[in-house]
Amino acid sequence: MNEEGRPAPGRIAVLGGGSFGTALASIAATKGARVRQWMRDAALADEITARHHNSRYLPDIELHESLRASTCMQWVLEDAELVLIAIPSGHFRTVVRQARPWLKADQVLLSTTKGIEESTFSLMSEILVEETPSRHIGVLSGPNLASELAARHVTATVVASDDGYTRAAAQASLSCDYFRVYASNDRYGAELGGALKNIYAIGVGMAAAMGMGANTKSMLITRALAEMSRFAVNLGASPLTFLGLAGVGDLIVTCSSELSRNYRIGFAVGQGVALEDAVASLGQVAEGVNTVRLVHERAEREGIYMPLASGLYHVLFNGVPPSEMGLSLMRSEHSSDVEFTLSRQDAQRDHHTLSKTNQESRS
Ligand SMILES: NC(=O)C1=CN([C@@H]2O[C@H](COP(=O)(O)OP(=O)(O)OC[C@H]3O[C@@H](n4cnc5c(N)ncnc54)[C@H](O)[C@@H]3O)[C@@H](O)[C@H]2O)C=CC1
Ligand SMILES: O=C(CO)COP(=O)(O)O
Repeated sequence: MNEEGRPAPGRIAVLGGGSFGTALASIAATKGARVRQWMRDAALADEITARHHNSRYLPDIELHESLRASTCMQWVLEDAELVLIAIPSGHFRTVVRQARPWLKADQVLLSTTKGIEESTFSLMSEILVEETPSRHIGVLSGPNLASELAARHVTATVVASDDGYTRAAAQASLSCDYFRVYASNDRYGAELGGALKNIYAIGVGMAAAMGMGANTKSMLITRALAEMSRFAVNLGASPLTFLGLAGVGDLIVTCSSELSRNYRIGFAVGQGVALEDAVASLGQVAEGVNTVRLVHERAEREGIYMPLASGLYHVLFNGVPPSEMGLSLMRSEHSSDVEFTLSRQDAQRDHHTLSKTNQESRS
């Protein structure tokens, strides 16, 4: 039972047949729920149901035997109490509209997608609010490489929602000995963290390909956190969520692991591979490629200082060599380490005062 007096969801639907949707579907099935997974590929659906494998996205993993997959959206969604949506951001709204006839006000809807919609700059839970009647909307976000989670590596995530029933339902449906689900009431911050960190994983992958070592990586990750927080605060979000699993936690894993698709895109570009070729050979979604463009444009429009994101944007889309990715950061005015203790403006003012004093003493 949870705080609304309802039992934990016993019927769960998962939209998306990729690596993360499949990993979560299998965990929920392991916990005893009836789990149905929707995907477009009929052969893959048959393979999951009959042979308990998803050979395209999680080739070495044995899935729970009770998991059923189908291309029929109605069958998957009928009487589902909790729906997990793991569809790349570029197709998220279309799939939600397809699902809408079977979505109800009392269902829990959780997005696991870490991206931003191109035409509206909406986060995925904002699309769920717009497109569905559900009163229980949340996001699942954290340091969760799908293949590690599916292989039962001890992992933690965050369910973020302002609705207590949504948080409790997600925790009851997914927590197990190797997956711990922490709660947050900052849906927007957790979701923004998940989308923004992909940008910097591309940057760190690129730096690694150029032979940069631990000093560089540590600097990039820490300054990435400063940029992400600055961007979030400008959009009205709290920076505090970035101190948790959905912020710095996810940033660390994505910037550290060769399993990250975004890191791999950056690594390939750093080795001189053209972006289109890197994306084509990945064969899976790397959300950061689109996110860096959207965030750079928004930051330019609103005057938000984001030297790493904009340096990366120019490398990916304007033919600037990867070796110049960090130059605008390295050459910019002296600045503050933690802006919430010493503001950027105050740190820069120290230098203006110093140079004025120098000029006066010379004259
Ligand atoms: N894979 C991971 O480690 C994690 C992924 N995520 C997020 O989950 C989201 C989904 O990612 P993955 O499962 O990893 O993706 P994936 O690249 O493994 O698979 C994407 C899935 O979406 C399907 N798809 C693509 N276009 C579609 C469309 N128009 N209609 C219906 N289905 C479509 C594909 O067929 C595939 O089943 C992404 O936003 C990603 O950032 C979040 C945490 C971890
Ligand atoms: O979000 C992820 C880990 O938390 C997965 O990252 P990639 O999409 O870069 O593989």
